[in-house]
Amino acid sequence: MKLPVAELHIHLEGTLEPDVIDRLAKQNAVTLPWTSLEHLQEQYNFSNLQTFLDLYYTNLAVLRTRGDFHDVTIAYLRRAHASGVRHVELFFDPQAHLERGIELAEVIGGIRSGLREGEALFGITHQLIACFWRHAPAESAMEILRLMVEQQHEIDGIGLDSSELGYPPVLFQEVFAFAREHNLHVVAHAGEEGPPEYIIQALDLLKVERIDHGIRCLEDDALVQRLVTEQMPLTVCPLSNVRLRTVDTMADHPLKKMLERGLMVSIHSDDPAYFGGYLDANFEAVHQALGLNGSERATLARNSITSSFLDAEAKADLVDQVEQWLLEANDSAEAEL
Ligand code: HPA
Ligand SMILES: [Zn+2]
Repeated sequence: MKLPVAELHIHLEGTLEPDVIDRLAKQNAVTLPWTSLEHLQEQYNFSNLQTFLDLYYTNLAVLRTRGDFHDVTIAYLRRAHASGVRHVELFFDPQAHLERGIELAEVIGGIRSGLREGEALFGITHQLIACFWRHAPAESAMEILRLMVEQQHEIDGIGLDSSELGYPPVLFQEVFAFAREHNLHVVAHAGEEGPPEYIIQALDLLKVERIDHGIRCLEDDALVQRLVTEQMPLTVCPLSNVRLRTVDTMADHPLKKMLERGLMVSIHSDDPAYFGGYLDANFEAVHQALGLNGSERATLARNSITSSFLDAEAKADLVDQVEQWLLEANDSAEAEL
């Protein structure tokens, strides 16, 4: 039995593998700056968040039709299923598609039909979260969010992503208030490259239910205490942190320290096609560098389920399955991750 987990920090556009980018570019007659698949593959060296985002925004131009969004969603779910994912809360960047003239109905319709088919095929339940760009004006986010609400597009929540430094959460206070008034879930990337103050703003001003990344909370003891007391979920992405150089090496990753301090951390894959692997690869990389016993793996899995937006019954059912996995793991040295 695979360790059952909930994937809560995954950007659909970050699941575009280089060969898929190459194929879709040809199929949709989209011209990218890369002369070949090999040339594209040479671009995957990042020195910070921005250098990654530049490549990610360039490549996502290959997504043109409802069918493309459907197909990449299914391809992701197939891979997620193989790594034990039982529930996904999928991010997408509406502005990245609207600015290229693709309609919201095509984007959201395609992703939703992919999610539904994926649930039928693999039994993975799902929610969909529209992430707004912090590098774009809050008015743009507000305009799109209003459209989503008025036209009743099927989204379950909103998030905040893209370049962090210089774009504090306070800029998006009204957008998040509007989302909460319309019963949407609210999450935000904070404390990836940005300072602890951005995490505090996301909590106090945006009133988020989860912090995406959040690893820089460790620089502020009072904030750590607060996050522990509130059991505020932090969706940490170890391979992403190393590839974007927010930590030097996996051996320096603070994940274990965060667990030991009692933070509600879980691990996720962020942009797996760019950072060297899906959820199973993140578990494996952390295990190789820091060592993770069965009980720590089970805690990470349990935390991912507790931190999700599933209802209490679905959470209890998945947590039971984690306990079952742990019993089997204790009986066998070869329990699957
Ligand atoms: O890791 C990330 N951080 C911020 N924005 C993003 N958009 C995709 N991935 C990321
Ligand atoms: Zn992210």
